[in-house]
Amino acid sequence: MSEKLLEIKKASKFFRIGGMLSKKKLTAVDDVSFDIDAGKPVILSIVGESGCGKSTLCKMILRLHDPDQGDIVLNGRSYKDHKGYDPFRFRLDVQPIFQNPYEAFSMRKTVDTYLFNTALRLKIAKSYKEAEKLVDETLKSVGMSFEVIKGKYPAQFSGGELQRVSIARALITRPKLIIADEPVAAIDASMKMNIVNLFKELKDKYNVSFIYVTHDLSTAYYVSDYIATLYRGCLIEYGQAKEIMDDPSHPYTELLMNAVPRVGEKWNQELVMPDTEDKEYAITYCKFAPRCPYATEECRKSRPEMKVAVNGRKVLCFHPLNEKEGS
Ligand SMILES: Nc1ncnc2c1ncn2[C@@H]1O[C@H](COP(=O)(O)OP(=O)(O)OP(=O)(O)O)[C@@H](O)[C@H]1O
Repeated sequence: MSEKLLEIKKASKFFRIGGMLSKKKLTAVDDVSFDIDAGKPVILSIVGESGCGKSTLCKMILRLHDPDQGDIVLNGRSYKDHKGYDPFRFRLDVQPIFQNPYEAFSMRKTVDTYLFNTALRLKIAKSYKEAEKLVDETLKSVGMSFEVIKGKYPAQFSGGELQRVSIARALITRPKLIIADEPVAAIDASMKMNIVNLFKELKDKYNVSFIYVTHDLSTAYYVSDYIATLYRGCLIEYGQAKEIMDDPSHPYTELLMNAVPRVGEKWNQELVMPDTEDKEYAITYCKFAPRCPYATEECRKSRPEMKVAVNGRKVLCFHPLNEKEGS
């Protein structure tokens, strides 16, 4: 069995909703399990509509939220192992990239300050000279250089350029895992693919895995090795990207595939039904049944079990579309 970089084991996160005295809770992440191998770096895209639990799941991996149930294990260490937790090591190993690069940097500081601080404070470079070399090399791998960013403030960069700088900053620690939560959502459409394609190059160059969170299925298609689809907090389909895109098992994934195949476009907004959102989160049978064109009585009565194929592909559905083909 190969070693794991990350294991999400039946993780759930509940939020209380409806005010202080309310007993109502929303299951933002519902019994989600998947893992990333340690051996070969991958890009795993987490896709799903707004509110499906993508950010909550990422925050749990980044230790910004604790799971309420289940476990998250990084490099063989459970998040529950508080004694063995080394925050310094964690910051080196796991780095976030945020949606809006302008919010990731203070407008009053030059961006090179951040890169040098990361290199020197986390003791990746021992001297200013060594840090400069590291900063320049890392910037060059994202198509920038120290010369280009030196002394400049965030406002002097385009969104795409500044996001490259934040990717470089994340890379300075030589992390094993980068969590990029909607990293191109605030970027000009023409630059989106450039940024996402960078992940593909950097993955092998730096031996780093990416969790790429996106609304944009078309960008996910081009870069992902694996895709995890979330729906109302549940992992409803997981597997190799090409297999999922070419032959979806879950009716929801099929719906998504039909909705948006073009680069840079968001999914059809008709798919989002905010008024029914809370109710759908609370459903005790298949959460997709109210919207599923193939739903049967069984789907409206109980929750499907996760079906796992030999190649690791998973689908949470009573009647997967390609079951007859033996997937
Ligand atoms: N701190 C919180 N308190 C209460 N509810 C929350 C909290 N954080 C998230 N939620 C709810 O949990 C659900 C999942 O939210 P989350 O932000 O994880 O979804 P998402 O898929 O990342 O959405 P988006 O793409 O819009 O960011 C939503 O219904 C959201 O309103």
